[in-house]
Amino acid sequence: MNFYFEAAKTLDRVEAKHGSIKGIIATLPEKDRKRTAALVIETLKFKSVLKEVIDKSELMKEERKLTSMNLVLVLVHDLLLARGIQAGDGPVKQAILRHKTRLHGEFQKIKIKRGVVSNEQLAHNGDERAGLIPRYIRVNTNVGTLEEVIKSLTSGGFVLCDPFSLKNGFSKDPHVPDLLSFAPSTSFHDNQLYADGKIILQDKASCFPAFVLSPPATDDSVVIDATAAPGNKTSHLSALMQNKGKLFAFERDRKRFSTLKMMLSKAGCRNVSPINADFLTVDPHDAQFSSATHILLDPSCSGSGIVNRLDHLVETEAEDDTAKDDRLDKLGAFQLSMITHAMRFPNVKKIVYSTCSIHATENEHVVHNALSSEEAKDGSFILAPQHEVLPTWPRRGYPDEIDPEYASCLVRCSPGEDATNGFFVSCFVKNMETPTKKRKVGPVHEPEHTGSKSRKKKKKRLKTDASN
Ligand SMILES: C[S@@+](CC[C@H](N)C(=O)[O-])C[C@H]1O[C@@H](n2cnc3c(N)ncnc32)[C@H](O)[C@@H]1O
Repeated sequence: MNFYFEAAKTLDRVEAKHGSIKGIIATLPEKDRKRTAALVIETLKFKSVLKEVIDKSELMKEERKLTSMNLVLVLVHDLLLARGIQAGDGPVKQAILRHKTRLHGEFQKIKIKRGVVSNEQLAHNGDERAGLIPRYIRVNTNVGTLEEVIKSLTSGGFVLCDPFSLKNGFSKDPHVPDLLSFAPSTSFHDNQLYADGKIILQDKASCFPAFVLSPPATDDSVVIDATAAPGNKTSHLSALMQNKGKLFAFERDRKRFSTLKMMLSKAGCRNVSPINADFLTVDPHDAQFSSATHILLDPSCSGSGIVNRLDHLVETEAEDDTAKDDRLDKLGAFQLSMITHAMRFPNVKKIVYSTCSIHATENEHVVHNALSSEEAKDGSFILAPQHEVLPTWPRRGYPDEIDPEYASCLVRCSPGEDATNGFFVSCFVKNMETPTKKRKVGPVHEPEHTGSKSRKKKKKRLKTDASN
């Protein structure tokens, strides 16, 4: 019965929003984690139908001892949708079994009413976009080679071909080197390549920032990843640098910093110095960091682009528009402060700023404000042109949200439409020409003709306090 109590407690925590489903499951004792996680996820998938069955059967009205809806949900789940309740004969189990016939009857009635044949058809369909995103793995060239990984995959039954024509097919990604894509349901958690750190499970869009930054693979290279945990982009940068030079990885959160260190060690990153500090407190002229030429900024954001494979199973309350605008404005101000701080590093040549947000407030507007900031004054920083930023990627920045000539320099990924999560990438480069000379990418000042309400709002955002 303990196992059912653990699953019910987990559902209570999910409901109380103590974190994401994945995060809460990760805190369960390892012994029963897999089994409890499976029951929690399956119960959530069928929650609405199970609740209807329980209500119609009046089970909880008649059995006053059954006070936890989540405990009843997991038990009724196993009674109707699995191989029965897997526990001894305690009073809780007995109370449910007394209503077994009624529960089965109500379940059948719902199936007939909804015209469904299989149980699966009753499951919450959830975010259908999740099913459209392939499973991506990035070959970690710090530990293995692409050839070696492909050889191991093919000897394990995978076939290098179009990923959707065969269950076990996979293909090389056309935009990111060393990235392979598989059918969405493919799991690698038990694969030896994953255990050995030779592959990293990373969404395609999340591989864009490090690839766009592409720092030099030389012994004197100095690079900063300002917001590093859990560390997928850090390990990608390290691999692109061929484990050479110096990569400083900042992470301000202590717990996430531990995860970062673990991840870097598993990924064989020998050129990384992880630092548990707030990037905004780092002095750009500090002797250790002032020679940094490349900076990656992937700061906290709303995460609105993430097509979560699990969290869509939980109903979320609608946020009112004003509260949402305020939240996004605060994030935008914080993100802007990170970019302008990066621009203060005296030797910085290239800064990549990315988010997994779909909102212009965190994307185009932040870029616009960064280009108009004191730090980018007189065009000292400009946007790298399209031919330097994933030139063949078709979806670019929104021209209605930034000066249209900048839009092509920016990369956007639309969740569901691009077989990736929602994502945004921009790349600032130091303008080597004198400010009065013609710049590579359009004017950086507010153009005279733009007096629109949205632009005024962007100006206002510049003055907002940085926070997050
Ligand atoms: C979107 S996550 C980064 C994901 C990471 N780049 C990856 O690919 O694995 C943002 C991280 O930045 C950290 N962070 C936010 N503000 C920071 C700051 N001012 N200095 C250092 N870390 C910060 C957060 O704690 C969080 O772990």
